[in-house]
Amino acid sequence: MRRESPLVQCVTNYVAMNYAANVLLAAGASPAMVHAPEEAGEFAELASALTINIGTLSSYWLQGMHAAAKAAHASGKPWVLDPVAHFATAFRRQAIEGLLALKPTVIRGNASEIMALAGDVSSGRGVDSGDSVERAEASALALARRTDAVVAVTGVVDFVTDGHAAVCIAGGSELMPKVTAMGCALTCMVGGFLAVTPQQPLEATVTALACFGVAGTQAAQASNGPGSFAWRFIDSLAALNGDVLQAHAQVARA
Ligand SMILES: Nc1ncnc2c1ncn2[C@@H]1O[C@H](COP(=O)(O)OP(=O)(O)O)[C@@H](O)[C@H]1O
Ligand SMILES: Cc1ncsc1CCOP(=O)(O)O
Ligand SMILES: [Mg+2]
Repeated sequence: MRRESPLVQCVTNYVAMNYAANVLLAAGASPAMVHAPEEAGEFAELASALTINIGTLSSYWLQGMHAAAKAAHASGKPWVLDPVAHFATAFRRQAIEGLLALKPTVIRGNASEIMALAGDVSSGRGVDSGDSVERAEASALALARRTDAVVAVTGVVDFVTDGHAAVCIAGGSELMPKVTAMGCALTCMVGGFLAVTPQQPLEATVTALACFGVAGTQAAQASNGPGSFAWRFIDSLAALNGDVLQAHAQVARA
C-alpha cells in the first residue's frame, strides 16, 4: 500500500468523509471522495478501487453510486459495499438491492447488517449492531455464496469468508464502536488493499481488518476515552508497517 499509494474512490457518508480520508492517508493510500453523478463513473475508471457506503443516503447520491459501481464493474475494478442500516427504511432496502445487483467484490458490515442482508432476523435498528459476530457467521457464509462477494462481519472478533474459506481477526478495542465512522473508514481501508491486490479479495480484506485490529489495540493502550482514541488510532495506523503487522496481527482460520 505504501509503495503503490493507490488512488481509492470513496463514496461514503457525511459523517465519515474526513475520518475515512485520514485513515487511508495514514495507511499510505490516496483517497478521493468523489460522488456526484456527473463525474462518479468517469472517476471510477481512473481509480484503482471504489468503496460505496449508504450511511447518509439521498436520491442524488444514489445516482452517483450507481454510476461509479457500473463503471467499476465494467472496467474490472474491485469495489466494496458498506450497507449501513440498509434494513431501516424502504428507501434503503430498495437502494441496497440495486447496488448488490452491480456485483460488489467485498461486502463489509456489522453483524446486524450482514444478518439482515442475508435475509435473517437481526436486532439492528440504526447504524450500530445489536448482534454478535458469532450469530452472523452462517448469514455471512450464505450471503457470500449468493453474491459471489467476500463478506466481512466486524465486531469484537471479525469474521471474513468467500463462502468457502473463513478467517477470524481478533484485536482492536472496545473504544472502536464508541467512535463514529470507524466501520466506514475500515470499508475504505478494504478498498485500499483491494486496489493493490485485486486478484486476492479475501487476503486484501483480512489484511485491512488486521491493520485495524493491531492499530486499535495499540491506540487504546495510550487513550483515556473515545476522543483521544480517534486521533491516536490514526497515529498508530501511520506507524504500522509489514513487520509490526506480522508480529501482532491476530489472524486464524475459522
Ligand atoms: N468490542 C470491540 N472490540 C474490539 N474491536 C471492535 C469492537 N467493536 C468493533 N470493533 C472493531 O471496530 C471496527 C469497526 O467495526 P464495527 O464497529 O463492527 O463497524 P460499524 O462501525 O460499521 O458498526 C472493526 O475493526 C472491528 O473489529
Ligand atoms: C452516525 C451515522 N449516521 C449515518 S451514517 C453514520 C456513521 C456510521 O458509521 P459506522 O458505521 O462506521 O459506525
Ligand atoms: Mg457501519
